Amino acid sequence: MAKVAIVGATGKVGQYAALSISRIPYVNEVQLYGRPGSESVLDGVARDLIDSFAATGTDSHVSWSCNIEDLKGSDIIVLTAGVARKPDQSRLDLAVENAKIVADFSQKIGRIAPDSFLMMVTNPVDIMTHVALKYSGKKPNEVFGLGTHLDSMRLKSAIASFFQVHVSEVHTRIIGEHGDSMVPLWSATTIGGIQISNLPSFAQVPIDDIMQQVKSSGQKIIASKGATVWGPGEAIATLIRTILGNENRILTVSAYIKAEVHNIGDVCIGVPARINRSGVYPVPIRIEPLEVRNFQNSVEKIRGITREIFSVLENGE
Ligand SMILES: NC(=O)c1ccc[n+]([C@@H]2O[C@H](COP(=O)([O-])OP(=O)(O)OC[C@H]3O[C@@H](n4cnc5c(N)ncnc54)[C@H](O)[C@@H]3O)[C@@H](O)[C@H]2O)c1
Ligand SMILES: O=C(O)C[C@H](O)C(=O)O
Repeated sequence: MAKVAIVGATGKVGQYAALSISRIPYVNEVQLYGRPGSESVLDGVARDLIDSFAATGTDSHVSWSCNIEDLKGSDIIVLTAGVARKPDQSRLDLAVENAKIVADFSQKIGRIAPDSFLMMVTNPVDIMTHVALKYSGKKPNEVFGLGTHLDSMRLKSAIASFFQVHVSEVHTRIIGEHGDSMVPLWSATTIGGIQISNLPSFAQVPIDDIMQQVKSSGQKIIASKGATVWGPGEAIATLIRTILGNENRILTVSAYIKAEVHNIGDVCIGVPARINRSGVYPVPIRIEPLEVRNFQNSVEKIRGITREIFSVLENGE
């Protein structure tokens, strides 16, 4: 059984993640962490969560704290703390402000919970995952981010809807940045086990429209209801269940790569990774030449901004 802590638990994503995580059978403690001053909100979130357990039969202990030392003993810490973008902002606009928050928490988490996994949700998530890796002092397989797994879910829904098939019949993934330079892998997309380009109707798929829909999904939801919550909240729970259940599923997460994708590396970015109780392991893959070029561009973009952010953190602005 495991303790999962959420840092940023008073926020929109943190609160829904608490609910989705509490329903994972391997979790026996959900800890809600918030900044000093957020005691009353945390208490309310905990009580509301516990009320739901009677309906779902969930048997989990809920605790809350504003004392960072209480993260000790966590098996997984989910970091959702930080600012969220406004509809007219890019996720990258949040990089400097959130990097300072993430670096500070990661340093503390590295000391207080050296054996925990650290899952990054705060945006821009690929860069924040690298900040967390560096400042926590944890191993690369212990630090990962919710990146293009969410985009892959969105693409999967769009393809299922176009072909009018159940989502479980669609396998696809998006790699690269959780942002504009994301790369759909059509070469790794199947419907009912058939490679998508072998289906005659593939010629009618409005690929550009679908990718535009996937890329703008977060921004559209933020513009209309203020935040994306249920998509990311469920994705967070899937990743945690995969680790705690030692499931060895291959999911696309932001992880540190060295050379797994055509020798491109030294960056944290969305890649397929085998995930189990020992951590997150990027899978060596070979993809089509155009996909390699697009992935290389995405990596260069994220690696460049990550370096700038490291320099800001080290030298100040
Ligand atoms: N990776 C993804 O797929 C994904 C999905 C959704 C949201 N996000 C990101 O998650 C983050 C949270 O989103 P949200 O909608 O829950 O936002 P929110 O504003 O509702 O919550 C933010 C949380 O961070 C805390 N926080 C803010 N500034 C802080 C600081 N300086 N120090 C400590 N804690 C601080 C707040 O107290 C709150 O708990 C954002 O960066 C957002 O972009 C990422
Ligand atoms: O779009 C955002 O800012 C939130 C998140 O990254 C998402 O894709 O839902």
